[in-house]
Amino acid sequence: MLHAEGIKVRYGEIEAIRGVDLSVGEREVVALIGANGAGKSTTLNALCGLLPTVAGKITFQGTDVTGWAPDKISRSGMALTPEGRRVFGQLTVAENLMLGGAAHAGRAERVQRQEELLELFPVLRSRMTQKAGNMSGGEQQMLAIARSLMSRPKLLLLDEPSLGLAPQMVDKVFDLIVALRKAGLSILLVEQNVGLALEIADRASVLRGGSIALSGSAEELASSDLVRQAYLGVH
Ligand SMILES: Nc1ncnc2c1ncn2[C@@H]1O[C@H](COP(=O)(O)OP(=O)(O)OP(=O)(O)O)[C@@H](O)[C@H]1O
Repeated sequence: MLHAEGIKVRYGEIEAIRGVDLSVGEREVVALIGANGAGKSTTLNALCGLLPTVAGKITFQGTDVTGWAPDKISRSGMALTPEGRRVFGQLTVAENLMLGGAAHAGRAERVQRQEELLELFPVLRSRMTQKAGNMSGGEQQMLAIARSLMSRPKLLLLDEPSLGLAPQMVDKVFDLIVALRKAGLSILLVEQNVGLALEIADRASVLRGGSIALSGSAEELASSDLVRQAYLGVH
Protein backbone atom coordinates (compact mmCIF):
# COMPACT_ATOMS: atom_id res chain seq x y z
CA MET A 1 0.00 0.00 0.00
CA LEU A 2 2.56 2.57 1.21
CA HIS A 3 6.29 2.29 1.18
CA ALA A 4 8.58 5.14 2.23
CA GLU A 5 12.32 4.79 1.97
CA GLY A 6 14.93 7.14 3.38
CA ILE A 7 12.71 10.21 3.47
CA LYS A 8 14.24 13.41 4.79
CA VAL A 9 12.55 16.73 5.53
CA ARG A 10 14.22 20.01 6.46
CA TYR A 11 12.87 23.15 8.03
CA GLY A 12 15.60 25.54 6.88
CA GLU A 13 18.79 24.38 8.57
CA ILE A 14 17.00 21.83 10.77
CA GLU A 15 16.79 18.29 9.48
CA ALA A 16 13.53 17.26 11.16
CA ILE A 17 13.43 13.74 9.72
CA ARG A 18 16.64 12.08 8.66
CA GLY A 19 15.99 9.08 6.50
CA VAL A 20 12.74 7.47 7.64
CA ASP A 21 11.70 4.05 6.30
CA LEU A 22 8.07 3.02 6.80
CA SER A 23 5.53 0.76 5.20
CA VAL A 24 1.82 0.11 5.60
CA GLY A 25 0.19 -2.96 4.07
CA GLU A 26 -3.42 -3.51 2.93
CA ARG A 27 -5.84 -3.33 5.85
CA GLU A 28 -2.97 -2.84 8.25
CA VAL A 29 -2.85 -0.45 11.19
CA VAL A 30 0.71 0.77 11.73
CA ALA A 31 1.45 2.95 14.77
CA LEU A 32 4.15 5.59 14.68
CA ILE A 33 5.19 6.50 18.19
CA GLY A 34 7.76 8.84 19.68
CA ALA A 35 8.28 11.77 22.04
CA ASN A 36 7.24 15.36 21.30
CA GLY A 37 9.38 16.75 18.52
CA ALA A 38 10.54 13.33 17.28
CA GLY A 39 9.21 14.09 13.81
CA LYS A 40 5.90 12.20 13.70
CA SER A 41 3.72 14.99 12.28
CA THR A 42 6.50 15.95 9.89
CA THR A 43 6.56 12.38 8.60
CA LEU A 44 2.78 12.27 8.01
CA ASN A 45 2.82 15.67 6.32
CA ALA A 46 5.66 14.60 4.06
CA LEU A 47 3.90 11.35 3.09
CA CYS A 48 0.78 13.18 1.89
CA GLY A 49 2.72 15.86 0.03
CA LEU A 50 2.11 18.79 2.39
CA LEU A 51 5.84 19.09 3.08
CA PRO A 52 8.53 18.59 0.46
CA THR A 53 11.07 15.81 1.01
CA VAL A 54 14.74 16.55 0.31
CA ALA A 55 15.61 12.87 -0.08
CA GLY A 56 13.99 9.46 -0.27
CA LYS A 57 11.17 7.83 -2.17
CA ILE A 58 7.46 7.40 -1.43
CA THR A 59 5.59 4.66 -3.26
CA PHE A 60 1.82 4.44 -2.91
CA GLN A 61 -0.14 1.54 -4.42
CA GLY A 62 2.81 0.75 -6.66
CA THR A 63 3.25 4.30 -7.99
CA ASP A 64 6.13 6.61 -7.15
CA VAL A 65 4.36 9.65 -5.65
CA THR A 66 7.49 11.42 -4.41
CA GLY A 67 7.15 15.16 -5.00
CA TRP A 68 3.48 14.98 -5.99
CA ALA A 69 1.24 17.88 -4.93
CA PRO A 70 -1.06 17.16 -1.96
CA ASP A 71 -4.27 17.28 -4.03
CA LYS A 72 -2.87 14.75 -6.50
CA ILE A 73 -1.84 12.43 -3.67
CA SER A 74 -5.27 12.87 -2.12
CA ARG A 75 -6.98 11.93 -5.41
CA SER A 76 -4.77 8.84 -5.62
CA GLY A 77 -6.32 7.55 -2.37
CA MET A 78 -4.40 8.87 0.63
CA ALA A 79 -6.00 11.14 3.25
CA LEU A 80 -4.71 12.93 6.33
CA THR A 81 -6.64 13.81 9.48
CA PRO A 82 -4.32 16.44 10.96
CA GLU A 83 -3.66 16.97 14.64
CA GLY A 84 -6.07 19.30 16.43
CA ARG A 85 -9.54 18.43 15.06
CA ARG A 86 -9.66 21.12 12.42
CA VAL A 87 -13.35 21.35 11.68
CA PHE A 88 -15.14 24.49 10.49
CA GLY A 89 -16.80 25.48 13.77
CA GLN A 90 -19.30 27.92 12.26
CA LEU A 91 -20.51 25.41 9.66
CA THR A 92 -22.90 22.54 10.28
CA VAL A 93 -21.77 18.93 10.46
CA ALA A 94 -23.35 18.30 7.05
CA GLU A 95 -21.53 21.29 5.51
CA ASN A 96 -18.24 20.11 6.98
CA LEU A 97 -18.73 16.68 5.43
CA MET A 98 -19.67 18.09 2.04
CA LEU A 99 -16.50 20.19 2.00
CA GLY A 100 -14.44 17.07 2.61
CA GLY A 101 -15.33 15.58 -0.72
CA ALA A 102 -15.60 18.82 -2.66
CA ALA A 103 -12.52 18.46 -4.78
CA HIS A 104 -13.22 14.90 -5.74
CA ALA A 105 -16.81 14.37 -6.71
CA GLY A 106 -20.16 15.78 -7.74
CA ARG A 107 -22.95 16.47 -5.27
CA ALA A 108 -24.84 13.20 -5.81
CA GLU A 109 -21.74 11.15 -5.16
CA ARG A 110 -20.91 13.18 -2.07
CA VAL A 111 -24.42 12.67 -0.69
CA GLN A 112 -24.08 8.93 -1.26
CA ARG A 113 -20.67 8.85 0.41
CA GLN A 114 -22.01 10.88 3.33
CA GLU A 115 -24.77 8.31 3.80
CA GLU A 116 -22.23 5.45 3.86
CA LEU A 117 -20.11 7.30 6.40
CA LEU A 118 -23.05 7.90 8.73
CA GLU A 119 -23.30 4.11 9.07
CA LEU A 120 -19.77 4.13 10.45
CA PHE A 121 -20.28 7.34 12.46
CA PRO A 122 -23.78 7.04 13.94
CA VAL A 123 -23.00 9.80 16.45
CA LEU A 124 -22.94 12.32 13.58
CA ARG A 125 -26.34 11.38 12.13
CA SER A 126 -28.37 13.23 14.75
CA ARG A 127 -26.01 16.20 14.57
CA MET A 128 -26.11 16.98 10.88
CA THR A 129 -27.70 20.42 11.22
CA GLN A 130 -25.75 21.40 14.33
CA LYS A 131 -22.77 23.75 14.15
CA ALA A 132 -19.58 21.72 14.42
CA GLY A 133 -18.12 24.17 16.94
CA ASN A 134 -20.89 23.33 19.43
CA MET A 135 -20.01 19.63 19.60
CA SER A 136 -17.73 17.98 22.16
CA GLY A 137 -14.05 17.48 21.38
CA GLY A 138 -14.64 13.78 20.73
CA GLU A 139 -17.50 14.44 18.34
CA GLN A 140 -15.40 17.02 16.51
CA GLN A 141 -12.64 14.45 16.16
CA MET A 142 -15.12 11.95 14.71
CA LEU A 143 -16.25 14.63 12.26
CA ALA A 144 -12.66 15.48 11.31
CA ILE A 145 -12.00 11.80 10.57
CA ALA A 146 -15.29 11.39 8.68
CA ARG A 147 -14.48 14.45 6.58
CA SER A 148 -11.12 12.95 5.59
CA LEU A 149 -12.94 9.81 4.47
CA MET A 150 -15.30 11.66 2.10
CA SER A 151 -12.76 11.23 -0.70
CA ARG A 152 -12.87 7.40 -0.27
CA PRO A 153 -9.20 7.00 0.61
CA LYS A 154 -7.47 3.61 0.77
CA LEU A 155 -4.95 4.85 3.32
CA LEU A 156 -5.70 7.19 6.21
CA LEU A 157 -2.94 9.06 8.04
CA LEU A 158 -4.24 9.89 11.51
CA ASP A 159 -2.32 12.43 13.58
CA GLU A 160 -2.92 12.19 17.36
CA PRO A 161 -6.65 11.43 17.19
CA SER A 162 -7.03 10.99 20.97
CA LEU A 163 -5.15 14.13 22.03
CA GLY A 164 -7.06 16.09 24.66
CA LEU A 165 -10.13 13.82 24.67
CA ALA A 166 -11.92 12.47 27.74
CA PRO A 167 -11.10 8.78 28.39
CA GLN A 168 -14.53 7.60 27.25
CA MET A 169 -14.12 9.41 23.93
CA VAL A 170 -10.62 8.03 23.54
CA ASP A 171 -12.13 4.52 23.66
CA LYS A 172 -14.71 5.51 21.05
CA VAL A 173 -12.04 6.87 18.72
CA PHE A 174 -10.04 3.66 19.05
CA ASP A 175 -13.16 1.53 18.44
CA LEU A 176 -13.71 3.60 15.32
CA ILE A 177 -10.15 2.95 14.09
CA VAL A 178 -10.73 -0.79 14.49
CA ALA A 179 -14.04 -0.49 12.58
CA LEU A 180 -12.36 1.46 9.78
CA ARG A 181 -9.74 -1.24 9.37
CA LYS A 182 -12.53 -3.85 9.22
CA ALA A 183 -14.18 -1.75 6.51
CA GLY A 184 -11.01 -2.18 4.44
CA LEU A 185 -8.93 0.90 5.23
CA SER A 186 -5.19 0.93 5.89
CA ILE A 187 -4.15 3.29 8.68
CA LEU A 188 -0.93 4.97 9.74
CA LEU A 189 -1.57 6.15 13.28
CA VAL A 190 0.47 8.71 15.19
CA GLU A 191 -0.58 8.45 18.80
CA GLN A 192 0.71 9.57 22.18
CA ASN A 193 -1.39 6.96 23.94
CA VAL A 194 1.19 4.29 23.18
CA GLY A 195 -0.44 1.52 25.21
CA LEU A 196 -3.74 1.78 23.34
CA ALA A 197 -2.06 2.31 19.98
CA LEU A 198 -0.09 -0.93 20.39
CA GLU A 199 -3.25 -2.80 21.39
CA ILE A 200 -4.94 -2.09 18.06
CA ALA A 201 -1.92 -1.85 15.72
CA ASP A 202 -0.50 -4.71 13.68
CA ARG A 203 2.96 -3.18 13.50
CA ALA A 204 4.67 -0.15 14.95
CA SER A 205 7.76 2.01 14.61
CA VAL A 206 9.44 4.24 17.15
CA LEU A 207 10.67 7.59 15.86
CA ARG A 208 13.44 9.20 17.85
CA GLY A 209 15.29 12.37 16.87
CA GLY A 210 14.02 12.15 13.30
CA SER A 211 15.02 8.51 12.69
CA ILE A 212 13.34 5.16 13.19
CA ALA A 213 14.87 3.67 16.35
CA LEU A 214 12.87 0.44 16.37
CA SER A 215 10.26 -1.32 14.22
CA GLY A 216 8.37 -4.57 14.62
CA SER A 217 5.06 -6.18 15.35
CA ALA A 218 2.94 -4.35 17.93
CA GLU A 219 3.49 -7.25 20.38
CA GLU A 220 7.26 -7.10 19.92
CA LEU A 221 7.32 -3.39 20.56
CA ALA A 222 4.97 -3.60 23.54
CA SER A 223 7.40 -6.00 25.22
CA SER A 224 10.62 -4.21 24.21
CA ASP A 225 12.59 -2.49 26.98
CA LEU A 226 12.85 0.74 24.96
CA VAL A 227 9.10 1.11 24.53
CA ARG A 228 8.23 -0.12 28.02
CA GLN A 229 10.60 2.32 29.69
CA ALA A 230 10.34 5.35 27.45
CA TYR A 231 6.68 5.27 26.41
CA LEU A 232 4.74 2.95 28.70
CA GLY A 233 6.29 4.14 31.96
CA VAL A 234 7.36 0.65 33.08
CA HIS A 235 10.68 0.48 34.97
N1 LIG B 1 7.41 24.68 10.90
C1 LIG B 1 8.54 24.33 11.53
N2 LIG B 1 9.66 25.07 11.46
C2 LIG B 1 10.80 24.71 12.08
N3 LIG B 1 10.93 23.56 12.81
C3 LIG B 1 9.85 22.78 12.92
C4 LIG B 1 8.59 23.11 12.29
N4 LIG B 1 7.70 22.13 12.59
C5 LIG B 1 8.36 21.24 13.36
N5 LIG B 1 9.65 21.63 13.56
C6 LIG B 1 10.67 20.89 14.31
O1 LIG B 1 10.83 19.62 13.67
C7 LIG B 1 10.95 18.59 14.63
C8 LIG B 1 9.86 17.55 14.45
O2 LIG B 1 8.58 18.14 14.73
P1 LIG B 1 7.21 17.33 14.61
O3 LIG B 1 6.10 18.29 14.86
O4 LIG B 1 7.19 16.54 13.37
O5 LIG B 1 7.33 16.33 15.83
P2 LIG B 1 6.24 15.39 16.46
O6 LIG B 1 6.92 14.10 16.73
O7 LIG B 1 5.03 15.36 15.62
O8 LIG B 1 5.95 16.10 17.83
P3 LIG B 1 4.60 16.62 18.47
O9 LIG B 1 3.96 15.42 19.02
O10 LIG B 1 5.07 17.57 19.50
O11 LIG B 1 3.81 17.29 17.36
C9 LIG B 1 10.92 19.28 15.99
O12 LIG B 1 12.25 19.50 16.39
C10 LIG B 1 10.21 20.57 15.71
O13 LIG B 1 10.64 21.58 16.61
